[in-house]
Amino acid sequence: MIFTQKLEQAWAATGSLLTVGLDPDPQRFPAELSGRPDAIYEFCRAIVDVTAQYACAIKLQIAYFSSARAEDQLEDLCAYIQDQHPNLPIVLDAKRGDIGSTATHYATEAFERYGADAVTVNPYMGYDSIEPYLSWRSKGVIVLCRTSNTGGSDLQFVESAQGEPLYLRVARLVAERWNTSGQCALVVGATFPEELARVRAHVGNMPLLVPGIGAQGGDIPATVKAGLDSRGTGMLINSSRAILYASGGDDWREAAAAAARATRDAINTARSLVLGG
Ligand SMILES: O=C(O)c1cc(=O)[nH]c(=O)n1[C@@H]1O[C@H](COP(=O)(O)O)[C@@H](O)[C@H]1O
Repeated sequence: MIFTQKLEQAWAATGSLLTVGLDPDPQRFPAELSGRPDAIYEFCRAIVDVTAQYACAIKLQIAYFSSARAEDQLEDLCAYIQDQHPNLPIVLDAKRGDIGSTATHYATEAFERYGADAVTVNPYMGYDSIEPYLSWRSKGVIVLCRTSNTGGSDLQFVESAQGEPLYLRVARLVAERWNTSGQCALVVGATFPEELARVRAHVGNMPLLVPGIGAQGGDIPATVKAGLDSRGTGMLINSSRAILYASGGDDWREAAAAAARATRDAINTARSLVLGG
C-alpha cells in the first residue's frame, strides 16, 4: 500500500493526528533497562506497544540509533512494528540530502533495509537529489520546509529569486513540480503557526509533518488551526521527548501512554473547535 493511503487509513481508523517520535536516549531510560544490550529496542518496543492506539504514525530518528551503534536494533524495531502494528505508518527521520548516486543508497537504506513507509529529506541540493527517493513510488518523501528550530530562519527566510521566502519556494516546488506521484509531504514546525498556515494555503491537502509541540513548546490549538487540511486531517503532529520520558520511574510505560493519549485528545479538542466553528 502506498504511504499516503496508509496514512489516510490510519487517520480514519485512529481518529488521531499524533505521531509518536522515537528518539531513544539511553541516559534517560528507566533503571530496569540499564545494562541490557538490547535496551534501545526494548524501550522503543514498549513505547510503540503502549502508544500505538493513540497515534496515526511513528517516527524513528535514525541518529539516536546510529550514534549508539544500534542500527541492528532499529532494523529489528521496524520489523517488529510491521509485524505487530501493520497499519501504523513508519517514518524514518533521516533528513538526508546528497547527489543522486549517493541518494540512491540512502533511499535503499530507508525503504529496503528498514522498510520505512516514508523518509525525511533535505531539499537543499535540489530535484536530482530527491529523485532517487521519488522513484520508490509507494513510499513517502517528506521534505524539510520550515523547520521548528530558531536557526531555521537563517536560510529559510532568505528571499528567493521569485520574491518569496525560501521555505515557501520549497513548498511551491514540491507541490507543483516534485509531487507528480502524490507521494510528497512537507516538514513544518509547530513553533511557527503563521508559516504553517502560509504553507497550507500553498499546498492543498498535502500531508504535513509537524514537530515542535511538547518539549519544544509549540502551541497545539494554534498548530491545529493553522495546519488542518480541507478534510480536517492532513497533519502528522510529532511529539517525542514529552511522551518517551513522561516518567523515569517504574510507571514509565503508563506515563508514556497517558501522555500520548492526552496529546491526542488536546489535538482533537482543538480540531473540534476549528471544524465546529
Ligand atoms: O524532521 C523532523 O522530524 C524534525 C524537523 C524539525 O523541524 N524539527 C524537529 O524537531 N524534528 C524532529 O522532531 C523531533 C522532535 O522531538 P521533541 O522535541 O522531543 O518532540 C526530533 O526527532 C527532531 O529531530
